Amino acid sequence: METFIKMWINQVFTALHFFSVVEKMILIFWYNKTMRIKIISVGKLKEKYLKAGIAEYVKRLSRFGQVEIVELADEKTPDKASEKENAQILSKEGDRILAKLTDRDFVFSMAIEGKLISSEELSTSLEQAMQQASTLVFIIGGSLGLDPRVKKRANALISFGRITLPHQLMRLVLTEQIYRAFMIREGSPYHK
Ligand SMILES: C[S@@+](CC[C@H](N)C(=O)[O-])C[C@H]1O[C@@H](n2cnc3c(N)ncnc32)[C@H](O)[C@@H]1O
Repeated sequence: METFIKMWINQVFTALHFFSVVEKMILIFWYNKTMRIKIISVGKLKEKYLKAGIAEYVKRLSRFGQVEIVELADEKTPDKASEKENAQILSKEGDRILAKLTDRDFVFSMAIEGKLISSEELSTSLEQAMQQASTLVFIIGGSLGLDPRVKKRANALISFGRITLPHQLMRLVLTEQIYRAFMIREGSPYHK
């Protein structure tokens, strides 16, 4: 009798494990079909070594959804531009960014002065964002940063520290951090 109960419990646990694996597979499949990760970046990506790194993380990320990088033209910034000129440049770049957004997007704007977050907190933010929207948009500004309207539109204004990263390098850091956030969510040993 005892052996029978043990076998029965064993079978129940095996079935539960099987269903949780199937559930995970269905969820991953569903996210793949529906989730969109869009990175909007102002300025051209020129460096070969950065292109290779970004391509690698975009490839890895494609398991979690459709990844799209939208590269927008930046404005020429004269060395001794006045505040007014800088504001005009930011506004033109801001128009281009805002034209790429829809009301349904969940927008993360990247800004040095934004909220400082850890990789774990980014993972939690992504999780919450995915419950609200099927398109997550991350925005990286140009050499002058982001237009105030783009910061205002953001659902989250995020900082990776008070250091200034060049926009090209920021693209690589961001793609890695998004990938890491998904790995944290999966409980993967990638994140230690
Ligand atoms: C060269 S930085 C712009 C610097 C500009 N003076 C400013 O204060 O925003 C280009 C873009 O990279 C992103 N970025 C750079 N460093 C960052 C950081 N530490 N945290 C978050 N975003 C950052 C921002 O989107 C920024 O607009």
